[in-house]
Amino acid sequence: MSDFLRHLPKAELHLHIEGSLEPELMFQLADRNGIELPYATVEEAKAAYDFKDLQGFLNLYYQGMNVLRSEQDFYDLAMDYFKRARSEGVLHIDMHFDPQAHLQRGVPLEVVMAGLLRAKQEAESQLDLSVGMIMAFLRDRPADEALHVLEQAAPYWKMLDAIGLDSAERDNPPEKFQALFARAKELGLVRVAHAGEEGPAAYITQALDLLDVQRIDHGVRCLESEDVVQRLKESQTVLTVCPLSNVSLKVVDQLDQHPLPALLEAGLKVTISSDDPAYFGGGLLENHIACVDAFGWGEDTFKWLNRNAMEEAFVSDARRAELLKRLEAA
Ligand code: HPA
Ligand SMILES: [Zn+2]
Repeated sequence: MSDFLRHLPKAELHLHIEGSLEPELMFQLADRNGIELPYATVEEAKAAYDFKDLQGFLNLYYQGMNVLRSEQDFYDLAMDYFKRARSEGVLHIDMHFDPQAHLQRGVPLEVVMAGLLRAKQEAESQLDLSVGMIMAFLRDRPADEALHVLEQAAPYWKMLDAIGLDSAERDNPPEKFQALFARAKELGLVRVAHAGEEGPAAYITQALDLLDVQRIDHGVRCLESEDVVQRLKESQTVLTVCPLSNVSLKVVDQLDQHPLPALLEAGLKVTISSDDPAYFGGGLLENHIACVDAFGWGEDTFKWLNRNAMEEAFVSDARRAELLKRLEAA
């Protein structure tokens, strides 16, 4: 089964590129930029990745990305993940990135965008990997700041596939970002949002009603409301579920208690992603393998999950047709 899963053409719709920063690269970049890390060794860093909840993770996530300073750093970060993902049979990635987390540290938007866009172009021309760009906004920061950053990003609007909403969910409801999402819609930008990870099912409803999102990132807590499940089923809104992330952040105690089988049973359009692979124990392939162990799924289920992802990916019609063809041939 591992062999089948490795070779299965895969797509992931929910990946934070800053969360793909492996400790090895973190040490290299710290060295290159003369930055002192709070860890003496790679092993010490990995040992610190033992989270109680989303906020506990976010603290280390924002600390880790402090080594990213130059255009080359952002390029190296993305390329490192793209090559690893490609070696695991991933053919498409929709990539979230967090401009505010870099602007706050004095890293200009141009530096972030130039590095990530160069990596995307190279992946597409040389690695047979397509990449979607999701500019994410931090929901635990002021809504005005997000709106300002969206305006500042004007030179890049054409290069964005969507805007997203991430970071600490509790007490930061979608409602807070209505103006931002209205502006994005006016600009013709597609919208996605994290909802129902640590926040309640009502945040999923808010994201749909008030932000007019096309996808829900995570969304696992939809099961707490029959109405929300019904609605997601009828609209076939895609959920980007991240199994190993949910275990690491204690959204569930163990993977075999994860609501994934219930989400499938409910007729929802589920996909599987890795979220922050460097922090949560592996990339898209590891997430697939963990699901075999926990749920005993067979080949058809994994094909179905990846078909869902390919149907919803931010990609050209021609590339989508090619991805689906390669999936069906597997
Ligand atoms: O899993 C996540 N949830 C919310 N915000 C995030 N930012 C990076 N990863 C995450
Ligand atoms: Zn996420």
